This record gives sequence, C-alpha cells and structure tokens, in this order.
Amino acid sequence: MKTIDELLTEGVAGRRVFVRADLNVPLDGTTITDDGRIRAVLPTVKALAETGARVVVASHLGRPKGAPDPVFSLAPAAARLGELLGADVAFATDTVGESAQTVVAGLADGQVAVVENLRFNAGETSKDDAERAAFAEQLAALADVYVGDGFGAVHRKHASVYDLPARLPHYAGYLIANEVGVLKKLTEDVKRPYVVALGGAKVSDKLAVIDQLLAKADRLLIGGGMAYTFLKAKGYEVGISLLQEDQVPAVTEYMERAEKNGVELVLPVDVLVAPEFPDLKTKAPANPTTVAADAIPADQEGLDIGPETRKLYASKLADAGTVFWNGPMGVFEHPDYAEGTKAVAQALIDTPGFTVVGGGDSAAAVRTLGFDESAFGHISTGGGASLEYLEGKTLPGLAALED
Ligand SMILES: Nc1ncnc2c1ncn2[C@@H]1O[C@H](COP(=O)(O)OP(=O)(O)OP(=O)(O)O)[C@@H](O)[C@H]1O
Ligand SMILES: O=C(O)[C@H](O)COP(=O)(O)O
Repeated sequence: MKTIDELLTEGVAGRRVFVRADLNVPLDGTTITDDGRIRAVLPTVKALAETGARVVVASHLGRPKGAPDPVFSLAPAAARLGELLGADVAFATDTVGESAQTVVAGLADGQVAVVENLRFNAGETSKDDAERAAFAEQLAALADVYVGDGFGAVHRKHASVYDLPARLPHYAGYLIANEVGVLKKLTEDVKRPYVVALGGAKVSDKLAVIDQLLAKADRLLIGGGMAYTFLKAKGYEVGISLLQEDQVPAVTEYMERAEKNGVELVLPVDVLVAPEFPDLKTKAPANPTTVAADAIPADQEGLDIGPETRKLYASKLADAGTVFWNGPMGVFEHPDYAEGTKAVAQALIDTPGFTVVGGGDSAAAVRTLGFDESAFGHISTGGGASLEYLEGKTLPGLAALED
C-alpha cells in the first residue's frame, strides 16, 4: 500500500487530490455533537493543502436513500473542517454535478473543497457493478489522484471506496495507515484473555461478526440493541426492543457454538426499560424501570443494561489482556441510559490490558461522557470497519489501495 508520504515526495502542487474521508459525524439537527472523525482526517488534509494540492474531500453521512436529503447534508461537516483548518473551505451543493465541477475548477493550489454527501447518488452504494462504475467515472473526473482516508467506511464496497481508486493513482492517508497499524497488532499478537464487548444499533451488520469472533475471543459481552436478539433466542420476551428476528436462529447457533468452544458469551442479567424511546432533543426525564432480563414487559423497550449487568461486565473486563469494544451499551445520548456505556468505558480504563474502542458512536460516547481519550489504548474511527478487519476479512477499501 503506497502511503501519502510517497505522494508528497512525488509532489502534489497543482494536482487535484480526492480525499475519501469518513465525515459521518453524529448530528443534533445541524449541530455536530462529536467532531472526532473530522479531526481524524485533518493530518492528511493539512499535509496535502500545505504542499499545494487542490484538495477535494468527499464522504457519506448517515444512510440517505440514493437521493438528496437535506437532513444528511455534509454542509455542517464542511464548515467544521474549515474551522479546524483555520481556512475557507468551499462547499459544493452536489457531489459530481455542476456545483462540484465549478467548485473544483475554482480551487487554487492549497485550497480545500468538500462535495455533498456521496450517498445522495444511487451509484455510490449500488450492488450493480456497472452503476457503481459509472458513478466512479464521474468522481474520477474531479481529480488526478486518490487518497483513501475514510477508515470507517473501508468495509463498504462502494463506488468512492472501491471503484474510484482503481481509476486514479491511489494512496493511503495517515488515518488509514495508523488504524491498520494498530489493529494489525490485534490480529497478530493478542494478549489473553481477549474480551470483546459488543453493543450499538447496527445489529444485523454486527451479528455476522460474532460468527468469526467465536474462534478468536475468549469472552464476548453483549449489550446495546444487540442484546435483545440474544435474549429472544434464549426464549425471553423482549417487548418492543430492537430485534433482528431473522437472526434468531443464527444467534441460537452462536450460543451453542460458544459453549462448545469454551467461549464465555455473557448476556445482560438486567436491563432498563421504558414504554418509549427517549426524546434525545429535550432529554426530558425518561423514568426507566430496571427489570430482570427475563422479565421485560411486552409493551416496553430495553434501552440500557442494568446495574447488575454493569457490575458483571466490569468484572469480566477486569482481568483482560486485550479488550475490543464496539457499540454503546445503551442509548447513551440520553442521561438516563448512559450508565451502562459509562461503566464499560470505566472498566476499560481500569483494566491493565490493551484496550481498543471502535466505532463512530462508541468513540463519540467516550468523549461526550467526559472520559479522557488517552486513557484508552486506541480509539478507532471505524465500528463495522474495525470489527471486520479483526475478523480477518479482506476489506474492499483497503484492497483497493493495495494494488
Ligand atoms: N438498546 C438500544 N436500543 C436502541 N438503540 C440503542 C440501544 N443501545 C444503543 N443504541 C444506540 O446505538 C447507537 C450506536 O450504534 P452503532 O452500531 O452505530 O455504534 P458504533 O459501532 O460505535 O458506530 P459505527 O458503526 O456507526 O461506527 C447509539 O446511537 C445508541 O443510542
Ligand atoms: O459509521 C460508520 O460505521 C461508518 O461511517 C460507515 O457507515 P455505514 O455503516 O452507514 O456504512
């Protein structure tokens, strides 16, 4: 994999450099609640701008449906990038259309532009190779060189991640190089016990990863929205909690295999429930009730792990040699459901083992709940990406940078 340092040595002055970043930051309306992913790509953008490149930054944000949707505009991220760079950042109101072409053509050496959300174009995420290729051609027309630095999206076989680098000279940015450097160690030299804590809301993506983790980890702690598919597989009522019904048979098999392989698969013993999802805007008190994991009322939703589970998970993390944690334990954005995530974050700080926190929301949780980032071994910008990397999978966005 050629890195950006080689590109800088070759010289970038006057060249249009396309930086595929992951600016998929959490938003409250148009307010960015955690800018970690924007800060993470700064070294790459700065190095390119300072050496005279015309930098075109592109990213996805959220999961729009292949058409423009103002809720998912990258405009707030572009503005924040400008603030962090201390420079004007031009913003194109489309991705490859007239606005993008005009903005890119107007860039002077050393200037930076951001184009609108890649996923406003159906070609970006299309499963059809030709459709993705057509969009990649349009993206390629905007640049002379490609720098891949959106680590959080390298597990996606998307046009800007996979098809575009094949069409331009390509290099890995500093973030990708650093992430791969740290995560590689976890695949080669893992100090045991190796404990993996999984939570969050992208349940279907992450359940598949457990299949592989059963052959690698010594202990798996399950929380967040993911827990309810397991509790359902145990035959418990999960009420209106997040549930991946079609995955129940697979999860049943995981639980059987864990037992056979001697992997400790630990599930919540109690949870916080309420009749409805909390209001994350007003943060009005949610008044949750604590119930045993096998006693969730049919009309209630599980939104955090309970106090007994917090203690249990802390004890399961205390003697870890290595910990990988992805996905908040509850809806941490609301104070009534933040304690589970806080307890796991604190347990990672307290354990003597090497700790890695992966995921946009997990990293945001650690920061917004007031933890010191330096107390963790590594905070990865990738959730699904870091999990799939640890699984040993070939990730499209990394493979594309290699050849
Ligand atoms: N029990 C629950 N029910 C519903 N949502 C939950 C629950 N527990 C956690 N969440 C939500 O999960 C979200 C984070 O999940 P996600 O899987 O995206 O995490 P991540 O891996 O850190 O991020 P990413 O994969 O996007 O990098 C948070 O917004 C949180 O509110
Ligand atoms: O948040 C993430 O994990 C990355 O930005 C990828 O987003 P996606 O899961 O919507 O592809």
